[in-house]
Amino acid sequence: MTELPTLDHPPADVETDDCLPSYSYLYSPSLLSGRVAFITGGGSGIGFRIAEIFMRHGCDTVIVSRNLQRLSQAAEKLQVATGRRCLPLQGDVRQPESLIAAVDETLRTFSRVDILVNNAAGNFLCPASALSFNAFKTVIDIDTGGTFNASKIVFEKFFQNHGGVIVNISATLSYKGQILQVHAGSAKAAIDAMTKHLAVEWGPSRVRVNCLAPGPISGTEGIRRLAAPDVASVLSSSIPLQRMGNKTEIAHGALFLASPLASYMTGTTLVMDGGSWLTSPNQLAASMELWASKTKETK
Ligand SMILES: CC/C=C\C/C=C\C/C=C\C/C=C\C/C=C\C/C=C\C=C\C(=O)SCCNC(=O)CCNC(=O)[C@H](O)C(C)(C)COP(=O)(O)OP(=O)(O)OC[C@H]1O[C@@H](n2cnc3c(N)ncnc32)[C@H](O)[C@@H]1OP(=O)(O)O
Ligand SMILES: NC(=O)C1=CN([C@@H]2O[C@H](COP(=O)(O)OP(=O)(O)OC[C@H]3O[C@@H](n4cnc5c(N)ncnc54)[C@H](OP(=O)(O)O)[C@@H]3O)[C@@H](O)[C@H]2O)C=CC1
Repeated sequence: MTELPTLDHPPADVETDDCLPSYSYLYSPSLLSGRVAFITGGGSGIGFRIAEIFMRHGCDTVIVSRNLQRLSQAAEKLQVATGRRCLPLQGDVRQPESLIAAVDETLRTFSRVDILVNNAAGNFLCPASALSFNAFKTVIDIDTGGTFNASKIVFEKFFQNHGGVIVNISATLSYKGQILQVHAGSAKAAIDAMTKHLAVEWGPSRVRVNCLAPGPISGTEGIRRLAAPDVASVLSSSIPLQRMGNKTEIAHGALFLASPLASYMTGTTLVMDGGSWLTSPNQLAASMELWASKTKETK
């Protein structure tokens, strides 16, 4: 029998916000040929890798967030590594006017937009009792409000008449009421619900709307903010697949949902977490200690 890697073997990844030094294709390199994707939060972490993997499959991208300097550096790296175009645009997903300007600029530049990835988010550890009203609202506004704002604007400006695909990024936090996460867990659960509502309303306009819920993903701001330093070893024993995921794996999930491979999928949430939420304990005492130590660090 020929020795092959097991089918849960992760693709290569790099921990930093840099492109992969090399890439082995699993799908056709022309899977998204001629397409244009608008990716919120595409200048860092998971959003950056989604942009890279889409571009490696023939797509041009627009990456949108608040920090234009970081976006411009990211766009340069992405273009050099993939040979596709990447347009960096400043925008705050809480401010519809800034997204309207970004979508207008996208259409002026590329004359089309085929894919919207709602990836921008904000998060931190905080118990509900210590969370200010404004802190709760801020995360809801970025995650849930931002997803609605971008979806509505892209729909009205292009998808309504041409069809398109929306890939929302949520999380499994609400599935078992993750401690210290009432703000993000509520915001992401609302995104799962919004995915279904918009899939139903916009299906007749040939718009597919799906969601991807990652588990703990290495080399991300999410892990740096939410997890303990020894997270990798702790999670190895509690996750069925015995490891954290990587950004390339999540990007491959987004690529699948965005592509014609998922042509009959809409209104679903694809969980990509190695089975994590099924088995990882919701550690109340340890999480409170982690929050206290992180709070002390920032004081
Ligand atoms: C899930 C783990 C839970 C527990 C851990 C236990 C065990 C760990 C084991 C396993 C888990 C392992 C991994 C996690 C698995 C999955 C992760 C799931 C989801 C990840 C989701 C993510 O979104 S990650 C993305 C992270 N990236 C970012 O957040 C970048 C963007 N962020 C920001 O811009 C800011 O942080 C912001 C969100 C605060 C927004 O900035 P801005 O608009 O400038 O807002 P401010 O004016 O600064 O603040 C607004 C109000 O918010 C209050 N605030 C801000 N920071 C905090 C904080 N750290 N704690 C409490 N409150 C905060 C601020 O004070 C303002 O409120 P006021 O009342 O003062 O006005
Ligand atoms: N990391 C993980 O393990 C997990 C992550 N996720 C989800 O994956 C996605 C990416 O997370 P991750 O890569 O870890 O984190 P990042 O912090 O790298 O990504 C978040 C991005 O959102 C942008 N952003 C934040 N606020 C706004 C805003 N108001 N307007 C526009 N853009 C904004 C940030 O850019 P800028 O600061 O320039 O605005 C940043 O690029 C998020 O949706 C997160 O919830 C879900 C589960 C697990």
